[in-house]
Amino acid sequence: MDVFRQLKRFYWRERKFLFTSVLFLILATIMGLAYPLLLRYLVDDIIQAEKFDMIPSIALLVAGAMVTKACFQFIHGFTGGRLGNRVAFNLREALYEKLQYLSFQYYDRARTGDLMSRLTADLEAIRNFVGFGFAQLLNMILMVTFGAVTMAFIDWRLTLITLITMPIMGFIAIRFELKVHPAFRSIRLAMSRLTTAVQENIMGVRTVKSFAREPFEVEKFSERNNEYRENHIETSKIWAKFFPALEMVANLSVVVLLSAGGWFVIKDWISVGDLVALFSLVWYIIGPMWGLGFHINNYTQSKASGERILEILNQRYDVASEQDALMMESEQVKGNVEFRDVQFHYPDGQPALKNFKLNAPAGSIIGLLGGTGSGKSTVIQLLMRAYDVKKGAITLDGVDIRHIDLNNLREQISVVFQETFLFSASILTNITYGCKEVTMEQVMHAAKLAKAHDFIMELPEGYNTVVGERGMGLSGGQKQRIAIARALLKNPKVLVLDDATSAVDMETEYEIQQGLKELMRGRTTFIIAHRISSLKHADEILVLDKGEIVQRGKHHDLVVQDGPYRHVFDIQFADMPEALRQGRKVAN
Ligand SMILES: Nc1ncnc2c1ncn2[C@@H]1O[C@H](COP(=O)(O)OP(=O)(O)OP(=O)(O)O)[C@@H](O)[C@H]1O
Repeated sequence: MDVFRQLKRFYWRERKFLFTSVLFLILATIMGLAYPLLLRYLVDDIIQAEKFDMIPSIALLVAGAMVTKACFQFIHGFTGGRLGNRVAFNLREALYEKLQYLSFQYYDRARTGDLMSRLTADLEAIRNFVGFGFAQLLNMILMVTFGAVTMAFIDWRLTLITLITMPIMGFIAIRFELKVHPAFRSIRLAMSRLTTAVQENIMGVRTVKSFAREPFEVEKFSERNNEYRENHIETSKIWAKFFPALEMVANLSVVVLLSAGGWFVIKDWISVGDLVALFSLVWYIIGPMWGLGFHINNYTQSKASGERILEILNQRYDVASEQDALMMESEQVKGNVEFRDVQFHYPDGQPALKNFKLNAPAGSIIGLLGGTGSGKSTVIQLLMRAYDVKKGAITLDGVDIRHIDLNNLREQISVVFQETFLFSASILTNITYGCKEVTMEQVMHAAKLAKAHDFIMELPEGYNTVVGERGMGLSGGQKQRIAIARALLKNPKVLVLDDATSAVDMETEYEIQQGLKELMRGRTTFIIAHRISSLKHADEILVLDKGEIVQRGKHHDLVVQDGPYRHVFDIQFADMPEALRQGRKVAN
């Protein structure tokens, strides 16, 4: 029940539907009791008393009761459906919002397929239960209670004898619930593993094909598919074992009623009409008891789904704004960035940055160079507060970034990532992503600076061309240029180019840099690059190795020092004529 208590805020605000639905369910159940009572009246007071002229009026009464019950059921079903949909809507909104604000650390571990299955299958299970399952469970309780009370009203001794088997039914039902709940959890888990496999396969289809690993992927899927099937079979076994037992006990009570009831009629303790009414009423109890397994199953399934949804909703934000976080006016921000003795390691990881010190005055260009895994991207992740530093501090215009509102901080920074992500929308939508009021001229200006305008104009529908999922249909370089245009349009105080020109050829890179030069003016720019040509104009270049700064300075100083920078330079400019290499100080 704790799950539903925790989810209360999502259904309690829809309580008018909840109460209406429950009220009309009660009314419909009460109306249902009219049948056995009318039946008793028909047998004892009309047929046995031979008052056949009353049959049309009793038939009309039954028809009236039937229509009224149908109306009550309609209102109950309608409001129940509305309740289920609204609760599912509220939950979906809350889940999506939560997913938006969860930190990078959460996504390091999260699996897309699993999240998708929580947002779809689990949510559907909750919708079903809140809309229908809960009402059915309640209906069952009401029918059993009202049925038993009416039976007792006719003859309490016979009622007691008949319902003697009910505790056994309850016992079987509870054992069933205890077994079926874990089984349903496993089914859900297996389902999410299955979705993860499909989703990863689609995302990585190019890798799979280029390695000709289709058979391996089929095998991998088959294993998970098998696991899913096995889980279902296990659940069916539980079902198959308990259901007939439940049915047998239910039928036993009918046998008891008919035997004892017959004896009561012979003894003249009850009338024939009473027995007919009791026989009809006992089904009023057995019917829902029959479905007990199904209702419990529905309940446990939605409880398992609720647990998985709550797991997301109760997830802690690893990085969040402080309560009275500072809001910086974008126009007032200068862009002075300082890393003060920063230490950082990823959760369960080796140190990724050690004693990292950097002062980037407003408008300066900082280059970051280093081998793979040396910590370059980590510097940027920390600047954006994707993670919080473990020791030391990072400041923007002298303010510790942990005191600045998270969104406000990220509004001041534009990042062009190594891997470009484009939404499956038009190029225009992709470039203007995150910008509220921009004119077409501003978009084109940014695209021209990013050297994207010309190729966009060659596309069939220019800026309105819709790109495929993750930008399929565009080359890596084209995607990068769109991403650069997007970053420029945001007009940030701090610009980060994380290996942003790695996918374009040297010539285009040169052209983009000419455009960027103008743009970098007045902004603090961080350039992460593997090519020396991308960062040789930086005001300060930091060379990283295993999270430590091993060299720092300007290009012309570093290139004449013995060290990793010169080493990289020599490799990259190995084809340069010796004369030029000798005169590199002059050339650069
Ligand atoms: N999300 C993460 N979780 C755990 N460890 C990480 C994560 N991201 C990076 N690391 C580790 O932190 C270290 C620094 O990684 P980082 O991505 O900053 O390197 P990099 O210099 O940008 O490399 P590259 O040039 O290959 O992008 C590496 O050892 C890496 O394995």
